[in-house]
Amino acid sequence: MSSILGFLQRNWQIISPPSPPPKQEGALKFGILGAANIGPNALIHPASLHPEVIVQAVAARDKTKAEAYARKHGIPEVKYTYDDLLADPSITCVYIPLPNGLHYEWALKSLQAGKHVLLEKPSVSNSVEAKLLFSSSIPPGLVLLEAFHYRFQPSWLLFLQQLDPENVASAKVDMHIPSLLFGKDDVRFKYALGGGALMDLTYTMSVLRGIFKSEPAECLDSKVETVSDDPRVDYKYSGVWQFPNGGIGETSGSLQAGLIEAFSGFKFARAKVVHKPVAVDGKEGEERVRTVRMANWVMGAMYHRIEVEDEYVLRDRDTREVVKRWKVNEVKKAYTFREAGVDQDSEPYWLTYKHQLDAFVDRVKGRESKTGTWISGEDSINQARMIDMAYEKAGLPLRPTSEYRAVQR
Ligand SMILES: NC(=O)C1=CN([C@@H]2O[C@H](COP(=O)(O)OP(=O)(O)OC[C@H]3O[C@@H](n4cnc5c(N)ncnc54)[C@H](OP(=O)(O)O)[C@@H]3O)[C@@H](O)[C@H]2O)C=CC1
Ligand SMILES: O=C1OC[C@@H](O)[C@H](O)[C@H]1O
Repeated sequence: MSSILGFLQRNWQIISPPSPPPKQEGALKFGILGAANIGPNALIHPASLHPEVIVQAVAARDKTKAEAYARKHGIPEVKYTYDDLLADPSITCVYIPLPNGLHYEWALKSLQAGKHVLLEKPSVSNSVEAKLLFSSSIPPGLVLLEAFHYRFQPSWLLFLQQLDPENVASAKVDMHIPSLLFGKDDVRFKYALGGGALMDLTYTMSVLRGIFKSEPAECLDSKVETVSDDPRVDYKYSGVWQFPNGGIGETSGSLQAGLIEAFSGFKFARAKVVHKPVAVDGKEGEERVRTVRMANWVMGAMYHRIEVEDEYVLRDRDTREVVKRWKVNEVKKAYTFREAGVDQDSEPYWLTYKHQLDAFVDRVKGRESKTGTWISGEDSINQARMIDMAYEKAGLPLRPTSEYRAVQR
């Protein structure tokens, strides 16, 4: 009963949060490049809950669209080109929710303009761009973050705490999104703009890297289904990965799932991890195999469920025959950091994006984050490499590298 009430209260507060806190002196002024659909969820709403963030301006290619977006979301300034926004010295941070194929160019331009950058996932189109951007293009003192928001939430931290990455034998991660969310003309289906399901649902590969806490040694298999009018654009994929500890990971994703398919068994964001048998400390002859399942790793504040199943066997010391077999099951949840054992204030109704923004602001302000979550440049390069591996194995071309080259100053 209390969990139903908790669910209703949290989700009510997600839609209708308590009054926003007043803005502090020295609050960061953000500009948004593009009147994108994801802008309100990923930045505008979380910024309203953050005393140190003001969304100051939005730039859009179309004047009417820019003005309507600004009016709707209470953004005080409108810029009619992306360059105009970058030229404004009062804007210190830029949020980039452009199509993937434009991430590299505008992240680079933003950094060159001296802005901190919150860059939508996937950070860039391929690993060539990732290396160029993350290894050599970040001026000292500036922050660049690939917006893998799911990694900043308490439920994800709690999930990771249940795992023993060295001893993961197999893992499977799914992300199947209902087709009704995206029309045929969506940016996700445009090759030139870095479209494709492996790009958009890059999360499954990120989740797998997190589970194994290492990079895949090889992509053993990669299959895609492509849209009817462009054989380079995948709307569905599945992959099999070999990890350095000998474990096998599987990924699957779709941008064209049926509604029932996506929601049954939490296929829109679920993970299952099976460990190798390990000896139980201090208990001779006892072995444990741990299986961990997570329902909704992507947006845990709404609802999530982490199931930990420990299967024990006790073997005879001499014959090694099984004398006893039993299971211990537990369900775990963390809607706040304290529930995940982290000494950090948070509210149960804060979405991933708010946690991500907190970490971003802390970085910009030079404060240490107590959760320790961050996505380094190296991490983003490895992520882009994994997407490339999947495309290569599937026989599809990598997403095109931007022709933009930084102006030397
Ligand atoms: N973190 C998350 O949960 C999510 C992240 N994303 C990521 O955010 C990005 C944007 O996704 P989404 O908001 O769904 O996309 P939208 O299509 O809603 O927004 C993309 C924006 O890009 C601008 N744009 C600039 N050039 C082009 C062009 N040639 N064609 C089309 N648009 C152009 C448009 O801005 P203008 O207003 O100037 O016309 C448009 O508003 C993607 O990288 C996606 O992966 C998306 C959804 C969820
Ligand atoms: O969280 C997400 O879910 C649906 C996707 O299409 C989107 O781009 C992604 O970020």
